[in-house]
Amino acid sequence: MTVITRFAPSPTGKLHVGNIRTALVCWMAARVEGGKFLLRLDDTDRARSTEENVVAIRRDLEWLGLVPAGEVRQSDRFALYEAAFETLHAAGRVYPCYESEEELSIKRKVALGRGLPPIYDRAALTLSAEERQRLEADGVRPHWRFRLDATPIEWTDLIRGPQHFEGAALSDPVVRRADGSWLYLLPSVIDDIDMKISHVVRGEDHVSNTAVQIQMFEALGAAIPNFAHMALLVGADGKLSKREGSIGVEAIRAEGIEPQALLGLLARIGTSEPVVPVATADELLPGFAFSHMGRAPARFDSEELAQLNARTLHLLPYEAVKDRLPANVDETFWLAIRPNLTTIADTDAALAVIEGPIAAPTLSPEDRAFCADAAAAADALDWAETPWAALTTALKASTGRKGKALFLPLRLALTGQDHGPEMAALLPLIGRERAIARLRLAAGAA
Ligand SMILES: Nc1ncnc2c1ncn2[C@@H]1O[C@H](COP(=O)(O)OP(=O)(O)OP(=O)(O)O)[C@@H](O)[C@H]1O
Repeated sequence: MTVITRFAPSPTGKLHVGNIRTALVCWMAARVEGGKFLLRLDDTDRARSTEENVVAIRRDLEWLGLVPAGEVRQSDRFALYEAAFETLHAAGRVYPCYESEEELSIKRKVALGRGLPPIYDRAALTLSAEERQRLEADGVRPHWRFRLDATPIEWTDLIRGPQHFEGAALSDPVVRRADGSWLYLLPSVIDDIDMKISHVVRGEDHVSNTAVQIQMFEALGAAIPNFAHMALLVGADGKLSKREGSIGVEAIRAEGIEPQALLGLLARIGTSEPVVPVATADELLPGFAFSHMGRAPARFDSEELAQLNARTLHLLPYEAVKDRLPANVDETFWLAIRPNLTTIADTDAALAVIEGPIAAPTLSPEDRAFCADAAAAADALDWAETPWAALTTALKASTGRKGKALFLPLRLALTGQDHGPEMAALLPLIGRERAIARLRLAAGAA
C-alpha cells in the first residue's frame, strides 16, 4: 500500500505551531514509507478563507521543507461533492430537515430536561411528501443530515489505540446548510476517497468526526483509511487557534529560528523520543513512529525552541546557511563562530569582533605588561600553522602564566570580550596585523 497523507488546513488564518506539528507528522508518515504528502486547502468557508492565508500556508510549508507532492482546493471541487451527495440521497443516507435553530435548541433542552442525550430526534424523517412540499412552498429551505446506522463504530487508532462509538448514541450530523454550502464532514470524506488517502493524520479535535465519517466512507462504498489522531499541542496560555493568531510560523521565522530547529522540536515533544538537533528534516525519520506519540497534550515552549535553535546552528554546514550570511563570511569563519551563535543574526556581532574596531579593555598594570609581551611574541611568531597554540606556549614559557591568568587578558585584548568562540579558531581570522595592533593597544590603554 502506498502511504498517502494530507494536511488539510482551512485558510482562515496563519498556521500556528500546532498545525505545523500535524503537517510534520503527515509529512514524516508519508516520507518514511516512500509515500506521498498532499496539501488540501479546506476553503469551503468563503467568508473567512482568504487568498493571503493560502499564500502564507504555502510559504510556511516551503520554508519548513514540507513540500507537498500535490495540492487541491475544496472550492474547486463542488461538482464532486454534488455527485457524491446525490449518491447518498438516492440511497437514503442524507435527508432534508426543516427545523430552525430555535426549534433545535428547544428540542435539545427538552431532551436534557428529561435526562436524555441531546441527540436529534429524526423528526424530519417522518415528514410526508406533502408536508415537505408545503414547507418548501412556504419558502423554508432544508438543511441536510447524514443518517447514521445504529451500529457500533470501531477503529484502531494508530496513536490512541482501539476506539469505540455507538452509532445510536450520536446525532445525525448536518452535512449541508440550507444555502447549499458544505460543512466539514462530508467533503473531507469525499476528498479522502478521491485523493486515495491511506492515513488520515490529524489533531484529536477530530476524533468524534471520525466516528461519523467512518459510516460515510462505508455509505460511499469506499475502504476505510487508517486514522491517527494526535494529542493537541498547547501553548503557554493553553489552546492554540489559527483564528486567534496563536504562535505563528511567521513570528518564529522573524525571531531567527531555523526551520530545522522548529521541526526538530515539533517532531519530538510529546513523544518517547528525545529532542535532538538535526541538520535536515530527513534525520527525523528514523525516530518517527505513531507508537512513539503520547496521548497527553504536548506543551510548546519558546525557550526550549530557542535553545534547540542554538544547538541546531552548531551543526549546520556552511552550504546550508551561506546564502544568509554576510558576503565576507567564508566557511572557515562560519565553522569558527557557529558554536557560539544563538541565531544566525549573531554572525554580525561575531564579524564585528573579528574585523573591529574593538574597544581596548580596561586591564591591570600587570596584565597590560603581559599584553606588551604578547604583542612582541605575536610579532616573532610563525603565523602559518596554529598561531594561538604557538602564542600561548611561548607566553607560558616566558611569563610563567597559565590558566585564566594566561587566557583571559589575551581574549580581552584580542576580542574586547571575556567570552566567545574558541580562540584557536578565531585568531587566524583576526590575523597577524590586527592581533598585534590590538595587543599593543591593550598594553597601552590605561
Ligand atoms: N493545537 C493543535 N495541535 C495539533 N494539531 C492541531 C492543533 N490545532 C489544529 N490542529 C490540526 O491542524 C490541522 C488544520 O486544522 P485547522 O485548519 O482546523 O486549524 P485550527 O488551528 O484548528 O483552526 P481554527 O482556529 O481556524 O479552527 C488539523 O488536522 C487539526 O487537527
